Amino acid sequence: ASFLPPAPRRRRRVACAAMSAEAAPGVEPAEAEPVAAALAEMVEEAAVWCAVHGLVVGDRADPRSGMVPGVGLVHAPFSLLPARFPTSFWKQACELAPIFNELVDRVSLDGEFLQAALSRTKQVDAFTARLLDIHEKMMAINKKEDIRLGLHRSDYMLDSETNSLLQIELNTISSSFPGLGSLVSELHRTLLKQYGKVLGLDSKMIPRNWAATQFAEALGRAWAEYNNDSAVVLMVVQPEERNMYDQYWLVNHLKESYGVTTIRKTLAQVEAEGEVLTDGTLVIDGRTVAVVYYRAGYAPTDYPSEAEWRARLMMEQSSAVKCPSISYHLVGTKKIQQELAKPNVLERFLDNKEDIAKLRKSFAGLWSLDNEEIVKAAIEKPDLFVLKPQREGGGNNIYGHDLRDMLIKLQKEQGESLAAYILMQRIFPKASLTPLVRGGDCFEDLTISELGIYGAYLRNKDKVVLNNQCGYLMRTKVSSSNEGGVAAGFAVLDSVILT
Ligand SMILES: Nc1ncnc2c1ncn2[C@@H]1O[C@H](COP(=O)(O)OP(=O)(O)O)[C@@H](O)[C@H]1O
Ligand SMILES: N[C@H](CCC(=O)N[C@@H](CS)C(=O)NCCC(=O)O)C(=O)O
Ligand SMILES: [Mg+2]
Repeated sequence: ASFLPPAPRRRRRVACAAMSAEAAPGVEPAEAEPVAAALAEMVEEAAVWCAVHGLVVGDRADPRSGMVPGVGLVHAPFSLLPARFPTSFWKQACELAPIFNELVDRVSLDGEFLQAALSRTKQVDAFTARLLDIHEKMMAINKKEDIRLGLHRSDYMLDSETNSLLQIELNTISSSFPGLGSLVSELHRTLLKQYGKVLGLDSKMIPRNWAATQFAEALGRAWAEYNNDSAVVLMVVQPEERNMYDQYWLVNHLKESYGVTTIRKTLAQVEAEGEVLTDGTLVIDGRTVAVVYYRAGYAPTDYPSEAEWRARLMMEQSSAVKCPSISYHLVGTKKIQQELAKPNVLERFLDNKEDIAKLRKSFAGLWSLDNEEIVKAAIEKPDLFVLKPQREGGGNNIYGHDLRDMLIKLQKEQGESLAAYILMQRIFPKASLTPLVRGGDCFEDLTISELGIYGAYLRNKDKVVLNNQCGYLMRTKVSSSNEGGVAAGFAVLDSVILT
């Protein structure tokens, strides 16, 4: 993943000073001059704020930036102004978090459902098949996870066609940016405290964002439930990680607020340095592990050899709290997202009718490729759909002509490979003009945004220790880009100002 902007596009590269008043609504053209001056000042102040507050990422230009902490930093790409978001939809998104948390936990306990729903995908998607193998092994030894920790992020877009808040996906593994996302909210509050008047924006309308502290709290509480004071939290990371500072925010909060030590290891290091004792204790490099927190392991590229799969299995077999467990990981696949959207399926897992209705209201159209009518419609109008493999981490979806060509190809094959994908209704958020700041430069561009709501769930046997909405992440990308993804270099970090 790179944090450099994609290849320069033909878009207008204008300093924000010349930016039209459109970017700050409700400002009369006559006042455009002060607005432009304010925005120009803000770019520099914001970049300084990033540097002094750790809103930073590794700079791809420096080959060591993903390996050596403190080397090759650049401010995280961000939007200079927060994205306007209607309060009603904000409340709806926040309200869904504890319900999705509960749903994940309930579905994770139904091993047969997971195996059955993914059984055809298993035939054609080697990566998902490996995850299912581990899950099957745990079912075979009747492995129980008494302590269960989920640190999720449910992503939404506001569909302008239907004026509704629709879920893009539910991430149950490596939900990134709790650290940097919460910082952007503080950046925008600081900027609007000083410039809000001339821009006509009120800093108090930016919701406080405690994602980092609340995720650290959930990790700290899970560590406490494991009840071994000398144990550590193990963060499983990629060998090269330019987003390490987002992760270190959690490490620091854990240390400072809970006195908990975190060790960072790659899957290969876990395999080389780890073992599971006869009583199930996971020991890495001589340290007992209370909680395994995955910030890697969600993509095939994380498993370049059998060593990494041995590491994943070893951790799963241990008594350490996994975040996520293999079951939680599987619940977050796009195939399960599509299966849960089928009629009468939510009723298998949740009792409260109102909660079920609230979840359903947030579901976009989701179909398997067995639905010939939908496949036909998608071939006719490919731009109204998104074709998704069972992958996480951005850059994997198929759109437009490629979607049509792929569907025609899959139809001809009529093989099992249909089960490797799901079809989803394409959501069309309203685009707005936004000042984006990358590498110290401010661009003005037409953008759309995606709101991620973090949720933390901690359970120990029958006791629900916590089930909270924990702050948010707003990602804003140029509307011409199909994919999102900050790490992938398409989107910038943003925050929300309620309207
Ligand atoms: N139904 C959809 N409508 C519009 N854009 C979508 C839709 N689904 C995904 N996207 C875009 O693709 C990006 C990646 O899709 P997502 O399902 O989140 O996959 P990943 O797990 O790789 O993040 C999203 O951040 C969003 O920008
Ligand atoms: N480098 C890894 C990145 C981990 C990662 O890609 N996580 C997925 C969910 S699986 C995700 O949250 N994607 C949204 C963030 C984006 O837009 O880039 C990390 O930070 O630990
Ligand atoms: Mg996503």
